Amino acid sequence: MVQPPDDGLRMVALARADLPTEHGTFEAIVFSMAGDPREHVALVFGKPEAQERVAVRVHSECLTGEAFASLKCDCGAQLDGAMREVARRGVGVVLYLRQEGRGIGLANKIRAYALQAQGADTVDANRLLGLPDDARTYEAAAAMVEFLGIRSIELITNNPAKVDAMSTLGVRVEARIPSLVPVGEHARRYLEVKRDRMHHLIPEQRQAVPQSVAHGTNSGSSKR
Ligand SMILES: Nc1nc2c(ncn2[C@@H]2O[C@H](COP(=O)(O)OP(=O)(O)OP(=O)(O)O)[C@@H](O)[C@H]2O)c(=O)[nH]1
Ligand SMILES: [Zn+2]
Repeated sequence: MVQPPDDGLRMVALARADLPTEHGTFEAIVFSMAGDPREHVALVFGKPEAQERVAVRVHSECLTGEAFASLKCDCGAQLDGAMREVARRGVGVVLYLRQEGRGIGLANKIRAYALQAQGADTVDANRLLGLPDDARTYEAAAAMVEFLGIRSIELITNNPAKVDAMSTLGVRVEARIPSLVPVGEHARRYLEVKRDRMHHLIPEQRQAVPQSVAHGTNSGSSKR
């Protein structure tokens, strides 16, 4: 059960305000869990409270992909696309979790990038560092869904493990919405490895598109 009253997993809303964006105005709510200093963010569009089948993106922080326009991954375009999709539907939430580098942190991710520059793929680079393939957890995401009073969700992701994790934490996941964005040559191998070694549901034809498309503004995470 998510957010039991007395086991230390209580989620607290620290601050909230409207946030106008290119995709429309979201309410940004900053959360943290008891005993965890990380500030997670819920970007809420419309009124999801008491709604069924709310579109929800559970997004893990990627400073390089979101702030620095890195071409090594699809995170920036996925975040952008999820915000666009939620706004298009009129109701939905983007949950932004502060677990950089699949939970190993920024310095370790950059160490992993250095190993990738020598030929390791994204999975083996973590292993060479003695770190798990994926160190993320989703208790905060599940607790935010419950806090927002959402009855059930459609999860925007290609990662079946994320669907399983949210379901195990008590969130009713009614459907999965693919998060497919065009990527350039740099991220092509990253997506191939996610598909082949991490079991992400990424069709082959989305693996590579010209850079001019990857840099475009139409890279949404719609049901394509
Ligand atoms: N350790 C590590 N983390 C990475 C690497 N590239 C991106 N990331 C992190 O991976 C996280 C995103 O996870 P992904 O595996 O791309 O995708 P996902 O969230 O599991 O699946 P989707 O919901 O379909 O996006 C972010 O926290 C990124 O910072 C990498 O090469 N190594
Ligand atoms: Zn990324």
